[in-house]
Amino acid sequence: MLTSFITANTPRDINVERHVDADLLRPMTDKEICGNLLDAMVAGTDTTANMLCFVIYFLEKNPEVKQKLRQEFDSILGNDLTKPMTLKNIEELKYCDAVIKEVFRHIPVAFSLGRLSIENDMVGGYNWPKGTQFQIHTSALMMRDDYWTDPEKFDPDRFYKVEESDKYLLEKQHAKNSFMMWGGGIRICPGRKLAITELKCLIPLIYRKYDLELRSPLEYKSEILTSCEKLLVKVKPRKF
Ligand code: HEM
Repeated sequence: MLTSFITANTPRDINVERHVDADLLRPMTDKEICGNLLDAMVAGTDTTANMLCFVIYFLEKNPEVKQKLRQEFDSILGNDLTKPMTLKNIEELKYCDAVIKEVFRHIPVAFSLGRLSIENDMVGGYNWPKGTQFQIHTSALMMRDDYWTDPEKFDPDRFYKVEESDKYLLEKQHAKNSFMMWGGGIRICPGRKLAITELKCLIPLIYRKYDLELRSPLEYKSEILTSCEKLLVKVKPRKF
């Protein structure tokens, strides 16, 4: 990341895409590089780390989901635990994707999105002057029973092969606007691919080799992010 910041818009830049805005065609200043690194560390560490804790909690509470996930790992990644995963493997882990999404729907690490209006606008039937700060409570959207089938239920199938069944018809129609794990528009999370890749490497790394056992209830709190306060687990070699 540091290399790409330092080389951006210099002869060493490997990125062929160019911004049209002339101000962005210059190399980054040291201050901008530091700011962006700090952004990535702050926004990119706790989010993914807490997400992993919540995934572990839900997998331990839902053994049938864990079993289905392990079946996916075994069929795509095989039995050789020393073989490195490839990018293609990661892309193929579709059920793992669905598990991550369903965990996020239940305990979203980023539970609201902030926006500041730049012009007068009408939202929800009210006129709002420009400069109004809006907070979009996405965690509430993800639990509405007019957008989600049986929303309290933990079932990754609502994100998995939905086109093949009508069980999750509501999700099929509404997920685009009622599931915003990464936000949206110009401020969409720039670390989303990294985060999903990290999670889809870490989860199989743990669950292909180890059995976990919950040793405490999950404790978490929501401030700027939702973070795991306590989750004790016992880790043992996997019993096949
Ligand atoms: C599971 C992990 C993650 C989740 C759920 C997540 C979610 C989000 C969300 C919802 C936003 C707000 C987007 C919006 O306002 O539309 C955001 C912004 C951001 N995220 Fe992530 N993120 C994750 C991981 C990461 C990682 C790994 C990085 C960087 C390495 C990162 C860097 C950022 C930055 C810099 C912003 C601010 C973008 C801006 O305001 O222009 N995030 N993220």
